[in-house]
Amino acid sequence: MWRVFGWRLFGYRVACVWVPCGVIERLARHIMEDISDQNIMVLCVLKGGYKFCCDLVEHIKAIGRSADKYLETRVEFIRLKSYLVGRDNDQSTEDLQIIGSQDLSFLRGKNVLIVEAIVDTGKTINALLKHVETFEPKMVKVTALLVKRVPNMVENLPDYVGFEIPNRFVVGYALDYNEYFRDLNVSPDPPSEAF
Ligand SMILES: O=P(O)(O)OC[C@H]1O[C@H](OP(=O)(O)OP(=O)(O)O)[C@H](O)[C@@H]1O
Repeated sequence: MWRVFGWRLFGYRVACVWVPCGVIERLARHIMEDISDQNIMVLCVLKGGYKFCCDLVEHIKAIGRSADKYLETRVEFIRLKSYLVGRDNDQSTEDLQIIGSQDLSFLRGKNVLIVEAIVDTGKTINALLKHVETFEPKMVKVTALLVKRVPNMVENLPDYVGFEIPNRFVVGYALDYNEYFRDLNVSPDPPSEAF
């Protein structure tokens, strides 16, 4: 289930994501079922992933508390850039750019959960997975809140997907359009202008 409401901006149809109630809790439950009673190293993909990551970790902790289980969660961040948004360019670039340290040796031997806001072409997550695997983690799982339904959909879907959306440019909930609109609030209540 998904909902977006949108408008036109510089000729683009931009949509604001609204996260339905229970989606993040469901993801947290599935993650807990797979990796409960273990430590988990959460790798949050910035900038777009920060809101989702924050809410997901809160749900994981809450589920753990209510089940009297403790899943030790450590959160690390990686900043990636794949889009150059300009007058003629809102596509992923071919190369993944890691901003900051590329050394992820703290992942060695750990249960890693990569938290990504959106998978569009899949280039970002595929390149990041390859990079992460070079540091020999014990296990790697990927969660994405949104996966775009596009013609050449990514082959290896994330292990835990919030929901699929149509091929629209989405903003809000930390997703941006040229750094605008990350701060748009998403409400658990249906937006008034659904389309
Ligand atoms: O599946 P792909 O086509 O590779 O695209 C997905 C990536 O694009 C966005 O990040 P962006 O590069 O815009 O950086 P940001 O999160 O800092 O806005 C998004 O947050 C994903 O990381």
